[in-house]
Amino acid sequence: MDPYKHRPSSAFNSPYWTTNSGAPIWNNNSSLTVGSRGPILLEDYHLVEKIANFDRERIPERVVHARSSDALKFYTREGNFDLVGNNFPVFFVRDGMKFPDMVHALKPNPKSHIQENWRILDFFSHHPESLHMFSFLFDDLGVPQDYRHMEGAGVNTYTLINKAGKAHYVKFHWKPTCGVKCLLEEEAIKVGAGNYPEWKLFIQTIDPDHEDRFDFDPLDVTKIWPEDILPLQPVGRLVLNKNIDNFFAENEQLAFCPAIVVPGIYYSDDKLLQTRIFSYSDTQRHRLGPNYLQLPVNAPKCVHHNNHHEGFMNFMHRDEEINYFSSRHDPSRHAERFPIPPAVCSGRREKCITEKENNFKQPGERYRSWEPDRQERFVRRWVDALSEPRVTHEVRSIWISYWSQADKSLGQKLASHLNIETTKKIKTCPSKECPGFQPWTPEKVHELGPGATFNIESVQSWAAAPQSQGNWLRFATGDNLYLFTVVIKCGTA
Ligand code: HEM
Repeated sequence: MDPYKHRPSSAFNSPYWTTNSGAPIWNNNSSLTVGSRGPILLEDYHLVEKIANFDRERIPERVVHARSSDALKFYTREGNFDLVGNNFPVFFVRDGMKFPDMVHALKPNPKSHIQENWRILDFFSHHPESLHMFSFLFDDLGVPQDYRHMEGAGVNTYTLINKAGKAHYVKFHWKPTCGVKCLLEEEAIKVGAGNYPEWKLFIQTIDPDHEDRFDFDPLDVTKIWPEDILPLQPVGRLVLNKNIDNFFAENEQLAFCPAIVVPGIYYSDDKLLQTRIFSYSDTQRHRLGPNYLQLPVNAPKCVHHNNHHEGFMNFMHRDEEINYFSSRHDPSRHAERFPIPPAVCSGRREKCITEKENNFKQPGERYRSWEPDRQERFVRRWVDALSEPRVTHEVRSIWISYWSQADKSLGQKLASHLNIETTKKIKTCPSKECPGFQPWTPEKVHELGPGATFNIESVQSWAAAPQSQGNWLRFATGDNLYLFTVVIKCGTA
């Protein structure tokens, strides 16, 4: 074998995914978890390599939200607590494995350096869980008028835990006291003046013992927790009464990280949160250096001590002789123990998606809750995006099919605006024991139409691998394009 033949170049791309060392990747969608819902195993080399590579892509600007302003850092007596959130309560994807690809698709085309809808729609056409997030993004809420009229959400599920060790899942929400205001496309930005912007902080909680009571997984970031059954509880207030003094020292050097919590607040097994726990400090060690937590804006404002020392740009003065633990010459001891979630983790190693995907119900409900003019604007934005010439017929059909599943009339409106016949959707079943079992052939599919159930093994033997994409299969007979949701239960594929 000629080692020079395969020098790094996209001209030598393999037709399948591999690690950087060339080993094949059989699953590029899901992290390796204990059981179906996590937590994630550190031995998932591909996930770690993928995220670590992603984290080092840019210097020195932030790899995500380079031009944003956001989020909250509480300097408490027990260390810092970072609440790193967004202005929408849900997120595009539920598994951190997909995040680097997602950001690549959202950022400018690497060839043209222009942000292009056809790339965004292509990527998310593989991920119907993004529908709920798009029902916010393409809604009037897509362009907030200004910060003072913008909501904030922690998005991920955290855990609140009291001294006795009782845990509750928790979501954090900021609500502006002067209400939410957004800009429609035609409106110019008018900056408000006067009173300080102010937000109230609310939480929603779920007892983990009740987590199975819902038709969604409470740890799935593509879902909201309905406020009528899980009411918002006020817990605090934030007034923005001062701006930063120095953009570089307090913005560019600022590092937020969802892993930075204080006793009483803990993570949950939310897979997206678990990936974030690794990613932020990893990128900050790269972006700002290993001593980034010594920078004034990031350093805790309470007493603190450990032996993680030296390294690039260390500026901490130390005059101790003991830099190891334990030592009879150093009285430092462990801090008082605080409780962490008591749940037992066990399960097989698995790479899978949530059992309660339920991708379409909440976006559909959201769309139906709007007045007709708001619905029309939403439809128009989608028609504009899907009409772009580089959005393929296939991607257009997939999006229409997704929105039809969220709301039939919405799908029909899009289809008629875009002059496209609505696609058929057929569910497959992973088990031969299923009463609805049918061998899967193009003829049979055609004959039975939507709603029929098929055996996954026969799908695999019939549908060539290049035609299957994530949990979608496509095939064309004559002029018809058929799209199928393939329901694969964990562990069967
Ligand atoms: C697995 C999913 C995610 C990964 C791997 C990820 C990764 C990152 C990284 C590497 C940065 C740059 C940080 C820095 O340079 O200091 C960042 C910034 C940020 N992310 Fe995420 N992110 C994820 C999901 C989310 C979600 C769900 C939210 C909202 C709740 C979010 C909100 C933010 C915000 C607000 C910033 C800007 C922080 C700052 O200005 O310092 N991210 N993210």
